[in-house]
Amino acid sequence: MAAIELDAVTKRFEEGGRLSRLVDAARDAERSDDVTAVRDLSLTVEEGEVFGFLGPNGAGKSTTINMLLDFVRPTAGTIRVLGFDAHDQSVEVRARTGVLPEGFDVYDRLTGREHVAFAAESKGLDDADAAVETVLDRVGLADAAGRKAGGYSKGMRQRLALAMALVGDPDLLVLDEPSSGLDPAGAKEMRDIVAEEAERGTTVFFSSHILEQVEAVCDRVGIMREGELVAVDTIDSLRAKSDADSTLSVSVAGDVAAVDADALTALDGVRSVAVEAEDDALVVSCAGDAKTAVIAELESQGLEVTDFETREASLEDLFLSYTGHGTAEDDAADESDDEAEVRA
Ligand SMILES: Nc1ncnc2c1ncn2[C@@H]1O[C@H](COP(=O)(O)OP(=O)(O)OP(=O)(O)O)[C@@H](O)[C@H]1O
Repeated sequence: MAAIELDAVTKRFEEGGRLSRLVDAARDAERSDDVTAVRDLSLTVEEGEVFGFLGPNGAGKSTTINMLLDFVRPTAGTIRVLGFDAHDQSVEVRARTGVLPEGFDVYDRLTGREHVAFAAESKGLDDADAAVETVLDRVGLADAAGRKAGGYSKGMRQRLALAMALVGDPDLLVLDEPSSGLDPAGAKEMRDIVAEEAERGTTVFFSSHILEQVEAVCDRVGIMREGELVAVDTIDSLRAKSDADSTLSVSVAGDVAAVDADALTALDGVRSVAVEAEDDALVVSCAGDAKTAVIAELESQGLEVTDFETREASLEDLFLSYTGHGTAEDDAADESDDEAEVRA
């Protein structure tokens, strides 16, 4: 049985008031200010799979997750979770699903233990007390469990959210940006817990815009872009299929400024050529199989290649090649650097 099945799912958020909707209904038109957050999404996640759901900000990840949990109703299409209809049988779905929602915040006055006990209660667990202590221990909060969560650090809050998701050994874990706010050690712990869950046979569906996070634990990933699923596969296969560029750095003897860069750019698979005159070097961005042609062209221009180095497409490049966007971290860094670089 598939753990998650989305069939031709679309979600359109309708802007404007009821009156404008009526007017539009009369016109039978989609309003230009409506937002189609998810468009015609079909996706199957098998039981026991760890599935990474990727995409830049606003790609439709949270909306999809919210539809799985029946917090948001699709405009069209059908959704089954753990064999149940996501809407008609949402009680069954929620009883078997652990959720770490995006932007989770704690109740300041409740202790960590009270938070998890609340989650255990809402799942109707028989031996709730023991289950609560077990998960608090698993996420490393046993010692802080009696403290008010208002005093928790961001990382502790995120672990608490994870404990609430894990309590009762759910069949499906849905984690929306689980590593946000975590330092590298915390992010690693999160990955370890996901790996442990996978080991127990739990299906894990988690969204992220951090490819490294996803690569470390996921069997497959799906990449969303502007509401559409643009790729679904293992990261290795995505890498093989992508047109993300490798970078070739070539050092030459002689006058690098004399290089006919246009002739290089005209080669199949070459994206860009940068001449670094000071270092007598060239940096060529190209498809993996275009490197030999680049070297041959330089030699035919009478330049002696003294050294070259290649860098394979990074996960970042891979993400960019499918989404046309940088990651959120990048965007934030760009903003803070005040660099008005516009990504194509
Ligand atoms: N309740 C809502 N009303 C109107 N528009 C919405 C609503 N929720 C989401 N959207 C829009 O739907 C699109 C997809 O948003 P969504 O939150 O699903 O993206 P996301 O991939 O989870 O992004 P992020 O990584 O920033 O969390 C965005 O354009 C967003 O503004």
